[in-house]
Amino acid sequence: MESYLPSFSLKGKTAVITGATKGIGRAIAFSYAESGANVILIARSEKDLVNTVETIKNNFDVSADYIVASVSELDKITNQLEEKTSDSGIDILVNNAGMNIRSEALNVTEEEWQQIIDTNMKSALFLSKYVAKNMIKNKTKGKIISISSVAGQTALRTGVVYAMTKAAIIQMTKTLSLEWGKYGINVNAIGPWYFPTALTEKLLENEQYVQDIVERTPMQRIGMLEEIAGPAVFLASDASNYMTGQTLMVDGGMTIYGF
Ligand SMILES: NC(=O)C1=CN([C@@H]2O[C@H](COP(=O)(O)OP(=O)(O)OC[C@H]3O[C@@H](n4cnc5c(N)ncnc54)[C@H](O)[C@@H]3O)[C@@H](O)[C@H]2O)C=CC1
Ligand SMILES: C[C@H](O)[C@@H]1OC(=O)[C@H](O)[C@@H]1O
Repeated sequence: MESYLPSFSLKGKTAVITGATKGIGRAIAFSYAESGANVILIARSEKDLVNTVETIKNNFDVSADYIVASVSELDKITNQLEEKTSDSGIDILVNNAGMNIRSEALNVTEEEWQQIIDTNMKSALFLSKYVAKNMIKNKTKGKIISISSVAGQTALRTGVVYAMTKAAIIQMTKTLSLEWGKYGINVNAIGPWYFPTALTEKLLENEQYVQDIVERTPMQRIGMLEEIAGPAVFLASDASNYMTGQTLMVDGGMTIYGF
């Protein structure tokens, strides 16, 4: 009987995830492992990495490894990826690591600018470049997924530099998908609205702030981490093989809300 149901499984795939020990990155790492992927996690805290990798290995029948590095340490990361993926290659990259310093534009400093763009933007491009070369060499029809934000598409109160980096991710996604489509590499992004993580913890402790979020959100609530894991698994799986250059806003409807 004919079937039109594609595979959402990541069994046997090798997935590299940055910022994978907390928040959205951790949720994606766990959901990828649960979907069958072998994972390589990149973060700055070895203690957190060991904890996350051990938990994944104890709960899912996959391999899990890690690289202790800031995403701005590109050579350190790519040298270790070269070693760790020499047999497997890389099937999936998730550019998740991100940070914010919420200064008003009149107060923003060059140091803040550099820290935010290095983490949120530069690392995503140069890790994507490394992984794409790996995929092309191995003829892997791979998936590159970057975490943008609704801030990349609409004005928020949470800082101009952060917003610029998230808008850049949306445009980077389109341009890389244009250049790498012929290799069968899908390049997409996810644009979350608010999810409860360390990055947003302080903001979400403020009841009025949460009320303001709810009023701007058709689904009238903030997201749950499993609600971002689903789209992330979809974009990493064969189910999205004909989607590229897109940014999926996972936002409870916030970006479509006019008035
Ligand atoms: N939580 C939310 O409401 C939203 C989050 N995002 C984006 O989602 C991504 C993940 O954010 P969250 O999980 O919320 O934040 P989080 O702060 O809970 O986790 C971010 C992870 O990235 C790591 N990280 C930060 N800078 C790094 C660096 N230089 N090198 C290596 N790792 C680094 C952190 O240590 C942490 O483990 C970010 O790109 C953020 O901009 C976008 C929209 C909304
Ligand atoms: C939804 C935004 O991305 C949100 O704004 C912030 O300042 C946090 O950094 C979140 O990412």
